Order: sequence, then C-alpha cells, then structure tokens
Amino acid sequence: MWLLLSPTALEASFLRGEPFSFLGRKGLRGEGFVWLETGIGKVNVALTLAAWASRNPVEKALLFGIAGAYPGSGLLPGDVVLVGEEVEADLGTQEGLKPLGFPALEVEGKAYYNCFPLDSGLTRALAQVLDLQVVAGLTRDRVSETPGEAEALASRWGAQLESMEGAAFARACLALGIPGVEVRAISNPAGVRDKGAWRIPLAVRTLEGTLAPILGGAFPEGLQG
Ligand SMILES: O=C(O)c1cccc(C(=O)CC[C@H]2O[C@@H](n3cnc4c(=O)[nH]cnc43)[C@H](O)[C@@H]2O)c1
Repeated sequence: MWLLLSPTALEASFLRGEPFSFLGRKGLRGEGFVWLETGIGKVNVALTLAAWASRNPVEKALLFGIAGAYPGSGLLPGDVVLVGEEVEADLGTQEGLKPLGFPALEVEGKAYYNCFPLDSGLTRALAQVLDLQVVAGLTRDRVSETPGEAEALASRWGAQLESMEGAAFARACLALGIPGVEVRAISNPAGVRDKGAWRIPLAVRTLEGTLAPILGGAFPEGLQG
C-alpha cells in the first residue's frame, strides 16, 4: 500500500477515494493507496507520516506538491521533477548542523546532518516511468523572501528547488525505514513574493497530468504498493 502525502488538499484535488479524517485533516482511501493531507511545514509532514506509520503498514511513501524554483536552476513554473536529495537548511548554523557536532539522524551506522536522500531505487524507477528530471531540494520553515536570499541558499547548498516539507519527509522515511519519493511541480520563482509571478493552478494541473495516470489505480510494474 502506497502512502501519498501532500501539504494541502488543493495539490491532491485529482485523487479519488473514500474520504476520512486523520489528525483533523483530510484523507482518502483509494485503489492501492491512502492519501493524507499533512498541512504545511516540516513538523506537519513528519508528524503525519510517523503517526500514520505507527498505526498502519506503509510499504512506500510519496510526497507531492508545489515548490519554488531557485535562480539558475533552469526550472520554470509548470515543470514537474523528482527530488533525489533534500537539504534541511535551517537546522544548526548557517553552515548546517556539523559545526555543532550532533548528527540529526543515525541509521545503520551512517550519520546524517543536513542532507537526506530519498529512496534511490524508487526515484530512478519513477524517473524512468514518468520521464522526469531528478533535482536537489532545499527545505526550510521560512520561505525565501528575496531573490538574493534564494540565490545564496541555492549556491550554498547546491539546490534547484525550495519547499517547506521535503527534508522532513526524507528524514522521517529514513528514520522509519520507509522507501520514500518526492515529486514537485514548480509554482513560482523562489524568493519572489509578488503573486503575479506565481502559477499555482498551472503547477497543480501539471502535477495532476504527471501523477494521475499512475495513481488512477494501477501503479506500473515495480511500483505497485
Ligand atoms: O507569501 C510568500 O512569500 C510565500 C512564499 C513561498 C510559499 C508560500 C506559500 O504559501 C506556499 C507554501 C507551500 O507551497 C510550497 N512552496 C511553494 N513555493 C515555495 C517557495 O518558493 N518556497 C518554499 N515553499 C514553497 C511549500 O512547500 C508549502 O507547502 C508563500
């Protein structure tokens, strides 16, 4: 069974299933999947995933939603990508958590500070099936508010897109031993607050166009839950 997560119900408006409520937010039981609305931000996504997984078996998890594109990434509103690795950029110091000397997570003897990989096998398989580029994501609780701030973060961490949930999802998946993948559709240039430059309906449409064929009940071979 796939667990599908999106920060808001708007991003999942194309999914069909039996509605239910979980932690006060929306959920759907569909064919081969359960979808949960997590709420925006790192704590919400990690909390929702961990709470669900503590009571239900989760074979694979997919986080999907909209995101901002960093300057120089080449990504445009409406582009859909997979995220191969996530950076939790507001953890520790400006230079990350390493200077403090404490890893954020240790799994099977490997220490993770600010960078958390998504499942490489599942990401590769989805990239092939959906013909998507794999990029690096950066996650923070506060969004970039100027192009300069966005550019500095992108170049410090080598990221192409910004969201508010990705790293928490990747980290929770690693901690819980759940293979996780992340799909994002670009809705705006990161660091640009003028909503005239935002294309949320376009991003939601392209997300749907990408995911609906595989979430309509039949996951492709090798991706079945
Ligand atoms: O008002 C603003 O300046 C502003 C800037 C970025 C995002 C928002 C949101 O309300 C959307 C948050 C929601 O969407 C994802 N998202 C989309 N674009 C970005 C971005 O440029 N930076 C960070 N997150 C973004 C995010 O994952 C949330 O789920 C408002």
